[in-house]
Amino acid sequence: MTEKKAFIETGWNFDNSYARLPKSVFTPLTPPPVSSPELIILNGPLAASLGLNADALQSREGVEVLAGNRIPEGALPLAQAYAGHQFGHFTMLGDGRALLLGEQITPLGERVDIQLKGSGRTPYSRGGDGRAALGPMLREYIISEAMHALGIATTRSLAVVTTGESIYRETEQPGAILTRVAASHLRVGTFQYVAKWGTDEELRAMADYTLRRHFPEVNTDENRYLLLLQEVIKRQAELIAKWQLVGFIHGVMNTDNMALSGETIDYGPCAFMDGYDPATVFSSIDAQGRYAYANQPHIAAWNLARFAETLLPLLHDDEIQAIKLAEAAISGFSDLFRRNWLAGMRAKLGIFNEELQDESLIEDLLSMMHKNHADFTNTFRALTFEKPEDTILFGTSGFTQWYELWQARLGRQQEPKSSSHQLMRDSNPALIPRNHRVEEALEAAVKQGDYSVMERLLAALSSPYAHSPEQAEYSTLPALSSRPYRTYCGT
Ligand SMILES: Nc1ncnc2c1ncn2[C@@H]1O[C@H](COP(=O)(O)OP(=O)(O)OP(=O)(O)O)[C@@H](O)[C@H]1O
Ligand SMILES: [Mg+2]
Repeated sequence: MTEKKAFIETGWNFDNSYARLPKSVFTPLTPPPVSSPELIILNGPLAASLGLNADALQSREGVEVLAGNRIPEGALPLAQAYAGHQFGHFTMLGDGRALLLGEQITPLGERVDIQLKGSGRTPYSRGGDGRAALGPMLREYIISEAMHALGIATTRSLAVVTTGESIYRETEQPGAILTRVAASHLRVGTFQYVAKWGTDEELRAMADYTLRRHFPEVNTDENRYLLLLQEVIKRQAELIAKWQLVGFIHGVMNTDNMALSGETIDYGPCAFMDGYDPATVFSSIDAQGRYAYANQPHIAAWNLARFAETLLPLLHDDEIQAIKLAEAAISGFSDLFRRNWLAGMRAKLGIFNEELQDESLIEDLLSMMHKNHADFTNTFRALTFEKPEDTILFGTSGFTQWYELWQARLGRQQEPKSSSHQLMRDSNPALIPRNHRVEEALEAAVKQGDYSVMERLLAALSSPYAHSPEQAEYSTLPALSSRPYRTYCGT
């Protein structure tokens, strides 16, 4: 098949707006080829929505593209430069093991990045091998797709291929490449890089680009860079509230892992909480609990303050005035977050309107859950289905009283009980990617080459609000273990 024919059949439709940005923010490069790529999983519905033909993607030529061995016509591969605060320390980073193939223009006219993660060394690799292991790439695939199904803004996963080459972490592992689809890969760290090492014109070019790409509705006659900051803050407030409402813990909220589009990005050490404990941390390297569940909103505000700092030269000619504008915008985050979170919590409890006491009703429930280490997901599910006896809270002190207050609260609404029930069904997932289930699927895939466990898990996770009988098996809790669940970064 000629390249041209493969291109047409697959449906690649690239534009490369990032490659037209200032030269300092990226390095064009061709990925080093891998020895014998093999497709492990392909996301058919996502491919279709991108205008891509799944059969063509599965062909030898299609897989060569997903492995970086063949560059489809129209793509201009490049690695993006960025910096970032990692655990509070500023560093130069960049795509050290990823590259952007180009931007696919979808049949609906949307522009999305097609990125290969694990595609080999780049000028930003520092000491790393530029590679990724199969387990972590499948993990990103599973959890990102689960997040999407939960209704949470996220990068998507189009495919995972193995490279046919081994990589070395603590042990020998199969190398793999994930094809990631994102609204963009503009990060807080992208702006930190330009603010630190670029010119003011480059900074302005990046800010204008971000506005055009993600916030085209912003009125450019006003202080558009302030509006950019406010819009990014708004999207993060919505995103982090959604994380909190399903018990998602990102695990490595460094500024380079915060996307300006408002999508969740980088599924390295993330995990979902089982028993409710605000101090929950899964990441093996987060000894201080910087990125613990309850800290996520504070860290988001901290990261956004770093973003605001990068914009200071654009916000106002007078630095003092610029700082005032930035501070006012950042101080709005906590209120925005709280409002999103409260709205989400009300929905989880079937509440439509607002009453002043709602906050204490919610906080009282959470504090009982914390005290009794009640499972976050299953507690809300049991309340949805009027089965409080299924929760560990049932019979504990204060619960009956709380339950009566809650029922009385529902009784004070105009909406019938059936509407509350529907709202709760739509707001409380039947299942989340439980750590033990994800591990089980990865173990079968990586150790035995059996992908059926993962495929079944993915199917169940694709409709988390269906509350279907087949999903029941995925809501069982992990066996009690003396060792807490641990996750690992950058592998
Ligand atoms: N094996 C590797 N080789 C080279 N660079 C790496 C490797 N692993 C991680 N890095 C780089 O280290 C930095 C921090 O890694 P981090 O785990 O946050 O990102 P990532 O998971 O590789 O990518 P992303 O944020 O794009 O999902 C990034 O610049 C990343 O490219
Ligand atoms: Mg990262």
